[in-house]
Amino acid sequence: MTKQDERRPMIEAIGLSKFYGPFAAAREVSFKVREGELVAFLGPNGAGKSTTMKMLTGYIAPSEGEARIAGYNMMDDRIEGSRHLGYLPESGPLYMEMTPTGMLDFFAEARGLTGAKKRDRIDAVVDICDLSSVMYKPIAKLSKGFKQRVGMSQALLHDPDVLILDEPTAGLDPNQIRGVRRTMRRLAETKTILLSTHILQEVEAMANRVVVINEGRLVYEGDVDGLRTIGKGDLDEAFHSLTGVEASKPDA
Ligand SMILES: Nc1ncnc2c1ncn2[C@@H]1O[C@H](COP(=O)(O)OP(=O)(O)OP(=O)(O)O)[C@@H](O)[C@H]1O
Repeated sequence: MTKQDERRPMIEAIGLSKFYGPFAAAREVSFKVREGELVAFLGPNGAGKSTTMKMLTGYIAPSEGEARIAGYNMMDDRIEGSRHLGYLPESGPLYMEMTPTGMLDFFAEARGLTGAKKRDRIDAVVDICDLSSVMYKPIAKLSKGFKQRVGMSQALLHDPDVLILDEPTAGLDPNQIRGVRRTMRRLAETKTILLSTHILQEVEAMANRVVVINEGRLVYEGDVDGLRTIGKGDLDEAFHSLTGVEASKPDA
């Protein structure tokens, strides 16, 4: 525990809020992900996971608070921070008419990679994401699982040490989920990862730590065992008691 606390924070949400008019999509959300951790970001639909992740990546500006990646403030030093960051948005920016080969080549050049360095990085992400069998098929024709892995490969091209993955297994069948999880486990060996999900088994299977958000507010941060204790041994129960109707309306 003490040892873990000494590791460098690579993802920091510091009092992050996002208001849309009077509605708070996120309210004073604070947590840290330290070097080498894989943290699951849990919450029901509409809890504010994507909003928080978009603020962490610098994709949207917080109304209040600060997001830091590898120590860089994502509003003031976004370019430096982005060098460390790979982001897989919920509905990834995939170019459906392109093939994975064409898309990776395009993004590698956009990132300033050329020659042998470009080839090496493309080979590396194709290997990590297991894409070799689909490299020449249009992305539109690929299964959802492969589409997710193509999205992931793009986020990995510049070899970032921090990954923010927004529901990478959403809508996949069990076999596809296995494939994406295998990829994430490989990545977790060398990278710091924040992964949003509402699949509780994902938390048990992968995460060192869990952050739970409900109605824009952080309601739990700690290890999986601590979460299970809240549910008297049952993660489903814990999730329900933290995020169910009773959790937000104590008088109901
Ligand atoms: N641009 C926007 N304008 C107004 N409201 C928004 C906007 N973006 C998000 N919201 C609202 O903020 C809340 C949080 O949305 P968000 O997408 O962050 O939730 P989420 O936890 O990622 O949910 P899901 O699991 O369904 O993706 C929702 O009520 C959503 O409708």
